[in-house]
Amino acid sequence: MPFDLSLYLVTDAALCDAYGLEKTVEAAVRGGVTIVQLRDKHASDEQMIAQAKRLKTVLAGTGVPLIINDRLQVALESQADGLHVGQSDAAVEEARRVLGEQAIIGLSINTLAQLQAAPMALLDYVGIGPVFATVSKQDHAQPIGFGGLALLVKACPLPSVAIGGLKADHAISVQRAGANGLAVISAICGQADPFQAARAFQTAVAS
Ligand SMILES: Cc1ncc(COP(=O)(O)OP(=O)(O)O)c(N)n1
Ligand SMILES: Cc1nc(C(=O)O)sc1CCOP(=O)(O)O
Ligand SMILES: [Mg+2]
Repeated sequence: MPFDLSLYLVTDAALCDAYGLEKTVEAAVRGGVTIVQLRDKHASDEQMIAQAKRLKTVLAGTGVPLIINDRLQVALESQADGLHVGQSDAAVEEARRVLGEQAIIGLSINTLAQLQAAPMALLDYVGIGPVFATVSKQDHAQPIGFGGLALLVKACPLPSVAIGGLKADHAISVQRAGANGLAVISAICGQADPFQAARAFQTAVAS
C-alpha cells in the first residue's frame, strides 16, 4: 500500500475520551491526517484486534493506512497495513517475515548508532525522536531537538517522520530538518476539536 508520512496520527484512547477513538480518528482524517497508528499500552491483544478492525472500517476508502504499535500478532490478525516497532520491540526481521513484503514497517530511532544498526532493506520508514520531551511517552529517550533531527534525517536513506512534543507551529522546522512528516499524539488526540487540530497541522505542512 502506498503511504504518506506527512501527517501521522498516533492514537491514545485515553486522550480520545471525549468523542471515542473512532470518531476522533474519523475527524482527524477529514482534517488531513495521512497515516494512523493504533497505540494502546493497556489493551489486551484481543481488545486491540477488535479496535483495529473498527478503525479499519473507519479508514476504508480513505487511502489512509492503519499501522499497529508494538504488537506483531495484532497487526497480523487484524490485517492492518503495517507495524511500528521500537528498539525493544519485535525484531524487524521477524516482523517482515511474518507480515510479508506488502506490510508497511517502521522503526523508532533516537541515535546515529541505532540508525546505522537498523536493517534498512527490511524497513519502509523510520520514526525519529523525541524532538522534544513529551508526557505522552513516559520512558522516552533524550530529546534531540531540530539539530539532532536534521543530523539523523541526513544520515537516513529511508523516509522519516519526526515525533515528540510536536505542534502545528513546528511543521516548518521539521520540513527544514528534512523529515517527510510529523507524528503526533496529544496535539490532535487531546484536543477539543480533533478535526481543527489536524487541519491546523495540514495547513502548516502544506504552506
Ligand atoms: C511514528 C512513531 N515513531 C516512534 C514511535 C515510538 O515507538 P517506540 O519507541 O516503540 O515507543 P512506543 O510507542 O512503543 O512507546 C512510534 N510509536 N511511532
Ligand atoms: C510515541 C512516542 N514516541 C516517541 C519517540 O521519541 O520515539 S515520542 C512519543 C510520544 C509523542 O506524543 P506527543 O505528540 O503527544 O508528544
Ligand atoms: Mg514500541
